[in-house]
Amino acid sequence: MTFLKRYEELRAVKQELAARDWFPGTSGNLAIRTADQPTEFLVTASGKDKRQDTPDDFVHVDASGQLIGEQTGRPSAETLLHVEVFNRTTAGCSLHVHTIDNNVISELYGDQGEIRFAGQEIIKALGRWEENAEVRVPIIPNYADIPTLAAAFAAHVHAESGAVLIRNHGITVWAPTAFEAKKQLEAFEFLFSYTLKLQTCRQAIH
Ligand SMILES: CSCCC(=O)C(=O)COP(=O)(O)O
Ligand SMILES: [Zn+2]
Repeated sequence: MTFLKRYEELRAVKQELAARDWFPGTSGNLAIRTADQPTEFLVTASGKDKRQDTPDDFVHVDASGQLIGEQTGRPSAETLLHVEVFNRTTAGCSLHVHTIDNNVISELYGDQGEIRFAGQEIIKALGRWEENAEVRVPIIPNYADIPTLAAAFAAHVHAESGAVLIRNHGITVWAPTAFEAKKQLEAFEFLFSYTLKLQTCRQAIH
């Protein structure tokens, strides 16, 4: 029952992110926890057009990202990043998308190794309700070797919710539930878009 519920949740998130056109060129991958101790999760199959809805969209993997049982299909090439999320935290869902805004932000702020946001109402969607809350998103290099990328990513995976930008690649966001992860992803993309638009407007004025 829980497995099917999680499957449907992930399928619904995939459809919603597809409707936002957040899977260009087959990019992006999504994962949802289906069991604890030992960890098991569903992850999108590699290389597929995530805008399509097919019976082979997800595979079921173990705590090291290996297929469970007799399945065919290939887990996402970036499954190891989701492995780090589910093994290091109690998060229930991990979402990775490539957007133009998150790529441009990651390049603009990549040398600083992070971007910080403050003074924006939408920061409350990230669970930060206090006055003058500041949110920091680390930016890591886009190592081609996935175990190296996963190790760099893992250095920032401590809490049940979080986000990491991979330079000129995309963002990975995780949270306790699929609803929370999608909400936080939308909030980060809002902040990225706002920042870029504001910088463009300021340059046009000056
Ligand atoms: C075509 S995008 C390059 C791979 C990538 O970064 C990605 O997010 C999709 O990889 P997957 O294996 O999950 O389809
Ligand atoms: Zn990617």
